[in-house]
Amino acid sequence: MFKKSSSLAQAEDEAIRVRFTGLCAGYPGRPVLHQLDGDIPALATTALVGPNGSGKSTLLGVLAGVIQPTAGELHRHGDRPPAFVPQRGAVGDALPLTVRQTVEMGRWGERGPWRRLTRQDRVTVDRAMDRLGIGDLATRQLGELSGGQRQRALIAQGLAQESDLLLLDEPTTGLDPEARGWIAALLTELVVDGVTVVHATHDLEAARSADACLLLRDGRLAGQGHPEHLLTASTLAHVWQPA
Ligand SMILES: Nc1ncnc2c1ncn2[C@@H]1O[C@H](COP(=O)(O)OP(=O)(O)OP(=O)(O)O)[C@@H](O)[C@H]1O
Repeated sequence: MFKKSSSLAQAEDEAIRVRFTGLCAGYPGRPVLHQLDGDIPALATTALVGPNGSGKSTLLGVLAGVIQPTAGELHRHGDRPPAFVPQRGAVGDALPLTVRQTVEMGRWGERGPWRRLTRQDRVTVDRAMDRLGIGDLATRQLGELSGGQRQRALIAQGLAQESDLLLLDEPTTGLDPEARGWIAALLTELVVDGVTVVHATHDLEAARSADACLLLRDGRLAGQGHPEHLLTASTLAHVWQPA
């Protein structure tokens, strides 16, 4: 059988940030993901698309390492741990935290919770807030912010982790079109800066602007590829039709 040269195999490996095969995962007594085989391309944006309950957040949790697979394999190339920005509702808005404190939590992975931040950490936090245009909100309480401002604070927390793999759960849900467009543009810019971005989304426009797409239905992979080829009217109708 034709065997790939090792340099070709290496080039392919470098083009893939995460590869999973036969991946199964879920919650106690509730299997959710069934035998998924897929790739997350490196230095690209990948959109996870599918109806409510199809397993997008669960797959993000597995990619983030917070949910352990029950079967199959997951290979993350690269050695930095991923940065995970969960769904907005998953973060306690009632916590008495300022925007700055929220973003500083992004440094805890390096520094440990509630430890003093170094000067370099503070520079990283400032940069993340500036990048998201929330420097002037630094002293505001998270609970007093608009949905879009809070979303920016949570994304800034993800950036402050300085990972090269950023996982975002529905970063544009509930935002107005301008804020959605702004966040979509930011995700593309991050790729230029060397970050691989994966985001779960119900926003088909955001999904169409991604470089790659994984389409989920009932915890199974219904397709993967370039959104232009994958997100056709007939595929979408098939995936969204009641089971
Ligand atoms: N913590 C949990 N414990 C038990 N079951 C859960 C838990 N979280 C999610 N589930 C179940 O897992 C399945 C997949 O949920 P998941 O949140 O991954 O879907 P999703 O595609 O992200 O949905 P949505 O678009 O509504 O956010 C659903 O049936 C859900 O009820």
